[in-house]
Amino acid sequence: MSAELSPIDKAKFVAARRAADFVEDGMRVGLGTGSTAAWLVRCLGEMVRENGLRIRGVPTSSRTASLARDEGIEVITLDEARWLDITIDGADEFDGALNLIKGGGGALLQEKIVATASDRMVVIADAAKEVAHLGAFPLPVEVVPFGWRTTEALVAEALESMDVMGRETALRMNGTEPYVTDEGNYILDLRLGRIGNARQLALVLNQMPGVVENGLFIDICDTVVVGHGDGRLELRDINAGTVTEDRVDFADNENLFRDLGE
Ligand SMILES: O=C(CO)[C@H](O)[C@H](O)COP(=O)(O)O
Repeated sequence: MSAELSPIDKAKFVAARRAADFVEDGMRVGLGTGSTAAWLVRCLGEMVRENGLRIRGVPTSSRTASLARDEGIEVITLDEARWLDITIDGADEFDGALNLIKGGGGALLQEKIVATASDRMVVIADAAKEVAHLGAFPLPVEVVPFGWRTTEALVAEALESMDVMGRETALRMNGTEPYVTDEGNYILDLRLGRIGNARQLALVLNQMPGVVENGLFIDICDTVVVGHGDGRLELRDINAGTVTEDRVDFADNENLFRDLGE
């Protein structure tokens, strides 16, 4: 059955399957958004249904909330949980220091709030997400709709003095309308090519009126699980400074591929 998955989907599954093992009975778990995080939610759902795992999940988007409920995972709000044991989420890019670009799926604001409120943040990613320098993936910046053109102009002006390769900005669209986040905001995608100083850029962006949050996750991620299409994976832990190799056996997980049409 696993032959139906593309190599990239297999790699995402491998990372998600291994990261699910970090989740223990009784934990409050931040549930990320995106296709890799969806695998994680399916893995956890199976552990809930088949192994009696008791967890409470805090989803980072309405999409993830709906999938988690469908999978039989108890869903609570961050205000109910207050603090989380672990958050597991995907990423658009990660570098050697485990700094990230997130928000390709438009959920960066809730994702950053949830990850920051967690003892541990684990990123699950296929190997193609690893970069030497952040910035090839357009950096999402969530802005309030009021005066967004002015905010975009301010962002563009600020980029002039930043160490970046490109400076193009674009309002994310959903067909002919602006894309609207779960919090009712818009997203500007910044095509920067290469970000010289991600920490500085994140601070500058967040100081601007109209900017709600940016997709740079600096010093938030503790562990990245990098999956490969052949079942191999690496666990990179920034605190321990370790890289551990492991693998996931597809034959042990065939039941998880049943609902591929989703
Ligand atoms: O940040 C995100 C959503 O806002 C996602 O984690 C990111 O876009 C990766 O998505 P995928 O797992 O589908 O590649």
